[in-house]
Amino acid sequence: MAPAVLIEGLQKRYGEVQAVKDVSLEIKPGEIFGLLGPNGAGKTTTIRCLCTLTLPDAGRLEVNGLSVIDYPRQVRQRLGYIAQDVALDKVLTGRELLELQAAIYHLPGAIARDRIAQMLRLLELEDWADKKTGIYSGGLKKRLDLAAGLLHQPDVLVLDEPTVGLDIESRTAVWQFLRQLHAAGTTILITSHYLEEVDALADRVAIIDRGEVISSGSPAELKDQVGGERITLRIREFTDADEAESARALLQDLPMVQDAIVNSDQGNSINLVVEPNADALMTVQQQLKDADMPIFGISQSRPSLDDVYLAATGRTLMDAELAAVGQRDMKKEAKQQNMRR
Ligand SMILES: Nc1ncnc2c1ncn2[C@@H]1O[C@H](COP(=O)(O)OP(=O)(O)OP(=O)(O)O)[C@@H](O)[C@H]1O
Repeated sequence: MAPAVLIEGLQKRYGEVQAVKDVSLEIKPGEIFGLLGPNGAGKTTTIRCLCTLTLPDAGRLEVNGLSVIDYPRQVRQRLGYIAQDVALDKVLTGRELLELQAAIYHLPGAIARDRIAQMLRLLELEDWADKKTGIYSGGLKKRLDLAAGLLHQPDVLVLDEPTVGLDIESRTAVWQFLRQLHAAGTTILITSHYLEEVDALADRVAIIDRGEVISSGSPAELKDQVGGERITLRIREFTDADEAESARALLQDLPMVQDAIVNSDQGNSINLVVEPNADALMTVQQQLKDADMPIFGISQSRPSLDDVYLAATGRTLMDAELAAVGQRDMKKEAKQQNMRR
């Protein structure tokens, strides 16, 4: 059986910017696949190439075995694309917008009416269907956008940052809906820079950084590869740097401690990487007690996807996001230039 999505050696440049350097991934039918990376990593460019909205410079792109470059029309029939920015026509009602979408996909009248009714029900939009979208909240807009993207019953649904800017309630509603679609067999490709989103939803994930896939696998596999467990502790509510450093040095000497750092951004807390299965928590507590050091708080956790990112790139996703904020937004500038034309 052909993969639902195949991307091999994708490259795309915008002028000086190499937006996608080398992206390859394969998504099995029925999978939820997460593309995780900081702003500017190349996620949107990758999926715009896949969804026939941008021509790649190089690479092979297929949906259900069909070449995206050679058969763009057929591919569009099989894909549903939910873009990052929801741009709805404010004067139309939700139902009118869905009717417009149905016409774009040439759905016959009776089928269109049935599907629209079904989508409005599924996404709990019935009470809003005949109101102008100008008054919709962000969560409602996103739900309407999902309905529009699903109207032609695509095999593969592609979502770019589906919950960015949504409140927790709307985010949970979107997640629940995606899980229902997954259970019904739809293949889903989702981009996100929210670690917890990808962790909660995706069967498999590719982490993308500066236009390249740097790691891929199931969230559990990726975390296992990084290895170790994490212990985070604080000596006091407000620990000074010297005291934190002496505690760190003391703990670093324990045989099961693989790494120990003082995190000055987090109130001089101490972060340890310890061997899994070791009785680390007890040993750490005992070591500090023997040295007459107090413990304000201590917790143990498995590695997160952020640890995977950190191990692969040497920086956390949060740091990468902050670095991206400081850079010029070429995409926005290009959009603004196009609008002026
Ligand atoms: N149309 C464009 N013109 C110029 N540069 C662009 C264009 N689109 C994207 N870029 C640049 O390509 C790089 C990758 O952008 P892309 O949008 O693919 O990243 P992303 O991971 O999706 O980030 P975001 O979450 O911010 O959308 C960025 O440096 C971006 O500024």
